[in-house]
This record gives sequence, C-alpha cells and structure tokens, in this order.
Amino acid sequence: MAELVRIRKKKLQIPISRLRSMLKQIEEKEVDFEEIRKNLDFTASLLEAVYLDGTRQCLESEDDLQQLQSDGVPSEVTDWLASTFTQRIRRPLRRSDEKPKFRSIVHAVQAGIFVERMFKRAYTATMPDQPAAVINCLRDVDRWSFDVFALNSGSSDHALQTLFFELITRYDLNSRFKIRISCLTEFLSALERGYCKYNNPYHNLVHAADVTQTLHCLLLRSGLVHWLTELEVMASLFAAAIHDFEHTGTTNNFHIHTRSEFALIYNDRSVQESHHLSAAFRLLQDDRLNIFINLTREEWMEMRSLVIEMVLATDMSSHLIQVKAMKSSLQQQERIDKPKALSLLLHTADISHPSKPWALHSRWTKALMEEFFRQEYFEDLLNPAIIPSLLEAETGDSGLDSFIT
Ligand SMILES: Nc1ncnc2c1ncn2[C@@H]1O[C@@H]2COP(=O)(O)O[C@H]2[C@H]1O
Ligand SMILES: [Zn+2]
Repeated sequence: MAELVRIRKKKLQIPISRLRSMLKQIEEKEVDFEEIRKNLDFTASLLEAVYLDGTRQCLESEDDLQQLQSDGVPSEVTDWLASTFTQRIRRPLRRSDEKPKFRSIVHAVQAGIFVERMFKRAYTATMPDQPAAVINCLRDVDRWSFDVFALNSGSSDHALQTLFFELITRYDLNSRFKIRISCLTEFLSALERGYCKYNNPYHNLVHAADVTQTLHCLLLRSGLVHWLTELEVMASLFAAAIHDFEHTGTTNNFHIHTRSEFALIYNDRSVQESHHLSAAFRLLQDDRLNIFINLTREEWMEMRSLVIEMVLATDMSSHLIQVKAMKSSLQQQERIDKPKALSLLLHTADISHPSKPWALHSRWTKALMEEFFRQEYFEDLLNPAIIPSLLEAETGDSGLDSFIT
C-alpha cells in the first residue's frame, strides 16, 4: 500500500509542478496560451491515468469477494464466507509502526548456531518420567502427520503442556530466556485450565497443541527457522500456544450479534483474538507464572508486539488481506516483513487440518461441527421468537441463566 501511494505521488509530481508554473505565469501576467494549452492537456491525461489506476485497484479488491460468489451457492453461504474471510463490514486492522525486516548478518550467524544446537538436542529433551506412549508420540514431533490426539491420550489430557515443554527444551529456549521449570509448569497448567473453561469440542488445549506443533513443523520444514532469532521462535511458539486461550466456543459474529461482554470490551474488533491475548498476557502479570520475567525490557517489548500481531492475524476476517499482501510482496520481490510472514504462518497452522492425514482431519471436522451446532443452539436460545417455547420444552422454566451454563 505504501508503495502504491509512493508511485501515485511520483506520478502526480509533474502535473502539480506544471499547474504551479501556469499559476505563476498567470500571476506574472506573462501568459503563453499555447504552452498553457499543452500543459493542461498533459495534466488532464495524467490525472485520467491516475484515476483509472485507482479504479482498477478498487475493482481488484472487489475480486476477492467475487471469488467467494458463484452460481448455485446459497446467499447465506456467500454471506457467511464474506463476513468470515473479509472485513467487509469492518475497518482494516491499523498497521502499527514499521516492523523489523529480515535479519542482519549477526542474526543469521546467531540463528545458524541456534539451529545446530537445537538439532543436537533432538529426541533427548523429553522428561525422563514421561510415559512410553508420550515418548513414542514425540518422536514424530517434526512431522506433518504428528498425532496430537495420541499425545493427548498418552499424557492424560495434557497435550499442550507436554508439547510446549518438549519444544521449548528442544530449541533450548528455557536456557536462553532463563525460564525456571517450575514457572513454566505453573504457566502451562494455568494455560490448560483456560482452554478447558468452556469445554469446547474443537477450541480446546488439543487444538492449541496441534497448532503449536504444526507451526513448529512449518518453521522447520520450510527452513524459515534459519531466519529467525531465538526471540522470534519463542514468540511464535508462545503465540501458537495461547492463540485460542479461553475461547468461548462461539464465533466473533456471534459475540457481535449477541452484544456479548467481550464484544463490548473490544468494540466488535477481533473480539475473541483480543480476548485470547489479553487473558494470556494477564497470566504473566503473576510473577509465579511469568515465564518471561528474565527478558530485558527491549526483548519483552519485541516479544509482546510480535505475539499480539500474530494472534490478531488468526482472525479469519483478515484471511484474504493477508494472502493478497503476501502474494503481492512475493510478486514484486519486496523484502518480506517478518511479523507478517510469521502471522501468515500461524494462520496457516490454524487452518491446516484439512491437509493432514484423513484420520486427523475427520476428527477435527467432527469436533468443529459439534461446536458449530452448539452455537446454533445458543443462537436459537437467544432468538426471542424461539426462547419461550424452547425453554418450556427443555427445562420447564423460562430463565436463560439456568439454561446456559
Ligand atoms: N475445515 C474447516 N472448515 C471450515 N472452517 C474451519 C475449518 N477448520 C477450521 N475452521 C475455522 O477456521 C477458524 C480458524 O481460527 P479458529 O481456530 O479460531 O477457528 C477456526 C474454525 O472456526
Ligand atoms: Zn485456532
């Protein structure tokens, strides 16, 4: 966008200076009509070109919406797609300050040493007291086909703790950031409790573990990990682990339309994502849970900013914008903005299950369908036309509170 503005400004410089020169001629009463005619002609054609260019840009962004529409697709579906994958009714996220770009030579050298150290630790980081089933599962932690459900059963419903612990140890981030094991354990227990708060079939600690492992796999297999500092790897894993913390099992649109407490707090903007971030960072306010207590102020600021950007980008309504921005950066061979690349990677991991082996994908799909159906049930409950009859049929009373627990 900044590039477009720059090109447009440059294009307009010549006609602006010609207009100024004509004004000067008129002011000085030294009018050369032929020159003025030529200058006006030139200025008009340039303005027309800029106008057409602007119109084309607008039409191109409309294309994204049109891609979602096709004959035979019910309007409810296209509406849902548009409200889920675009920000049609919302203002685009405001870009924060210029973000750091890809690394300097010093960072590259540091990263090389870091990755080498990580590979030396592979498969040795598992806690000695872990059950054999867990150790077995973790052997596949670098694979796309990693079975997070098996890890969850093997670890007695502690997939997130187990996986995060394993990855942090493997990348040696606990040493780098002086994270005490007891603090990490306390933090991870609190994190898991938050994921259990609403008893969601899909948005639970297994999903968080899945997304964290998938992000690790993407970083490793794409080689991107070589381009990241330890702080960026830490931020990425942390962002993945917290990205759906205390998810209510309902969508942002549900919050907005029911005028929920969260929608009111976050002014209808990325309602859930804002809450996941806020609630997870709130955990760190307690020193006993603050795994980043030993970071310098600068490290903390960088970490927090990156995590916020990444988690906000998991809002599905920024999907098309993100994909389009990355495509255009790649086409124009621009330098890739690191936080943008990491955000897209986290978003990719978040919606990756359809590309996983069938057994995993079908299990995720069933869980998600179940969650969507529950939401529909709540929607019916909140529909004034349905509430009385439904409540009488189900509970015999007419109080909503006793129903939604
Ligand atoms: N296979 C799928 N089909 C439709 N929606 C999906 C699918 N997988 C994930 N999602 C949605 O994509 C969202 C990505 O962010 P969340 O994990 O918060 O919630 C996820 C689901 O609501
Ligand atoms: Zn998610």
